[in-house]
Amino acid sequence: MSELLQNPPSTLVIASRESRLAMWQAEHVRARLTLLYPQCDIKIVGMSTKGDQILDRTLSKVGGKGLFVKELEVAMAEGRADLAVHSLKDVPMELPEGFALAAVLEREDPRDAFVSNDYASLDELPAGAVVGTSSLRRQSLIAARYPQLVIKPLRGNLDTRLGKLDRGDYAAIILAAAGLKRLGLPERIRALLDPADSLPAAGQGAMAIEIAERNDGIDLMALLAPLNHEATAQAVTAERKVSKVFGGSCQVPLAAYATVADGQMHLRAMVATPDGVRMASAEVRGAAADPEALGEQVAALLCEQDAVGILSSCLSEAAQSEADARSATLAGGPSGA
Ligand SMILES: NCc1[nH]cc(CCC(=O)O)c1CC(=O)O
Repeated sequence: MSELLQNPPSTLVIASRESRLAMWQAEHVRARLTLLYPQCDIKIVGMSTKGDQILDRTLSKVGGKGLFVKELEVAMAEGRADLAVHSLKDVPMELPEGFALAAVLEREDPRDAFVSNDYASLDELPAGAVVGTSSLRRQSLIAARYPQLVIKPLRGNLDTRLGKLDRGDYAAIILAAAGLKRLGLPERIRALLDPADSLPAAGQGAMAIEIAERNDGIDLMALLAPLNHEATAQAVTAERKVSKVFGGSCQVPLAAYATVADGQMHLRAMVATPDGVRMASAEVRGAAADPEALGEQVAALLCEQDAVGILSSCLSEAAQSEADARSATLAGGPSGA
């Protein structure tokens, strides 16, 4: 474990999104920092991001991951906050100049969870049953294994999504197990999807603390170092490297999941088309101390299976559906609003 910072500041402000999960995560970081630095007064400021406000379109269409972190970065740049707590899955692969991840916390359950009031698992769903998810990764994995099911978009924070399930809009929904566990809702999980069937997204289940460069002499990197969990940090570095190689967006179905034991990493990754028809998957094992190299190796194996061709067909499909939507609007067709 890293050493404690000897001269911590007297106050710290944590920026967080306002969803219940985000607030739980910020509160968790505050509690852990308070144990380490009891003399430091730590506040949480909640803020709404574009990702929270735009709920009528899928994220892949409105610009993706950065939408959940931008406002928090602005607060740090303006000195209104010292650190931001994120779900790592929502953090872009490349941070803007002047920002850094100071710590990655020990990972919660990284698996996807099957949530339903009427069915115990994906296998039990009847043909034509509607499954809610807006993740292209989850969509393509379900379409590949259960072509008889209907996938319908599902956005909003966890409580919103569960509300839509309970209202009867879906027979089942897929959520990250980590979020449900953190919110004290583990009983909503009817089944956990095996990573072999539903390979998790890069960073799923891990929390990260982001900081901005500063020149007031306060070493936040050192202050936060004791919260960093080395094995998780190595795993997510490899996963995020895979994502970065393929453009780092959430506009393509991409999964990357690493486990680390005794200094050895096992990294699996997958890219697919949204309909699950074309899929490339690969795995590598090696020293956890060199996570980026493992990420590059697995990406190279995916490329041997035409990952680039698979992904470019996704991107042209996305562009085509946007063009279709625009021309429908121009032609006076039914407006999406
Ligand atoms: N994309 C939204 C998001 N970002 C992080 C989590 C869950 C918690 C986590 O993965 O750490 C979720 C919800 C979900 O995917 O169901």
